[in-house]
Parts: sequence; C-alpha cells; structure tokens
Amino acid sequence: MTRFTAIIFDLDGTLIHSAPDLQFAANAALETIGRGPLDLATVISFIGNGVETLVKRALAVTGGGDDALERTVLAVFLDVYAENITTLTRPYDGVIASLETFRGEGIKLGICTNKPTAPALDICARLDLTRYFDVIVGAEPDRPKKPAPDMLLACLSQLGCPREQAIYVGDSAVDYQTARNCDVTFRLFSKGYLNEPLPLLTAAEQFDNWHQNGILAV
Ligand SMILES: O=C(O)COP(=O)(O)O
Ligand SMILES: [Mg+2]
Repeated sequence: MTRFTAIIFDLDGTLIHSAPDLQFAANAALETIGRGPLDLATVISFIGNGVETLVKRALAVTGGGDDALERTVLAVFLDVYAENITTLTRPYDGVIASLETFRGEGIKLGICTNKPTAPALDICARLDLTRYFDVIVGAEPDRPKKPAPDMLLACLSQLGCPREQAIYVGDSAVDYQTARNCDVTFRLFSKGYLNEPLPLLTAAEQFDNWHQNGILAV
C-alpha cells in the first residue's frame, strides 16, 4: 500500500489546458492600449507565477509599462477573463478518469494554484471538477504565491495531511520549487507549461500522459 494519502495538483498546465483563454484575455487587454497580440507559445511562457506576472511580462515584450499601466491592463485582463473563462479551457485528456480513480482509492485531493481564487473556483465549477476536491487554494492578495511555501502548507493543513504523506503534482519549475520548500514529494506533468529547465528528474518522478496513473508510484 502506498504511503501517500493526499495528492495536491497545480491547475494551469497540469489539470487543465487554459492557455487559449488566458491568451484571449491578454490580447484583449493589450488591444485596449493599442498593443498587438501575443501568440500562444509566448503567453504559455508567461504562465505559472500568477496573473500579475503574466500581465507584467505581456507589457514588457510589447513596449514596457509602469505600475499604473500594469494595474489598468490587469483589471481589463481579469474582466475579460471572467467572461471567457472556459470558452476554450478543458481538462487534459485522462484527467477526469484519474481523479475518479484516486477518489475511488480514498485519496484526499486538493488544488494549489497561483491563479486567483475566484477564477480558479469558477473554472472548477464550470468544468465539473469541484466535486473531486477536498480543498482548492488559489492566490490571495495577502498571501505569498508559489514558490513560497504558504499556499501548499495551507492546502496540507486544510486537508489534515502530514507533508510526508502528500504528493504535489505540477507542470513548472515554480511547482517543483514549491514542493521542495515544503519538503513534499513532487511529480511533474511534462506536457504542461514548463518554461524553465528543471533539475534532472527520474522517469518515476514525471509523466506525460494522464492515462498513466504512475504518479503514485514511489
Ligand atoms: O496563474 C498562473 O500563472 C499559473 O497558475 P498555476 O499555478 O495553476 O499554474
Ligand atoms: Mg501550472
């Protein structure tokens, strides 16, 4: 029997392919200040550190911008995103079946995402994911984002799970570092939005297909 009793997942690029809706909102926000659109690969390379960073990076590559412009563009981005949050966003193939399997095995499930809490909850509700999770922790203004340990520790505490019994599954260097900062076992979904190289992971520490539930292998 496995020693793991809880699995906590990152959201964007791990459970869901959300980049096309994030790209739409980013480009709509850029358009309001006369900036041209970004392609999908560029937007994907900006995902993982939260929406503020995504907007900051989008402004930086289209001509720059100060804090006031960042705030203005972020507000438009969030408004547009709220209206188009699951237009194109879908769970990766095999995610639902995996969640069903984990629940069937009595494993506690959580989400720990740098996406703000409101859109994270909205997406889960619209994609019928909410029912699988005991806790969903999103970014809050007064809490340090990943890779700071705070969010993942909050998730563990709400699950009542000791850190040595948990796995954190993510798609990015931010997620890897978060798990390390919490001393939690990490598994990489390698077909998400990895945009920085990671230290060498063994084959058992990563997977590229949700139809293989190998992430629970020790
Ligand atoms: O909002 C982001 O930048 C990333 O969100 P994630 O933590 O779910 O990958
Ligand atoms: Mg991610």
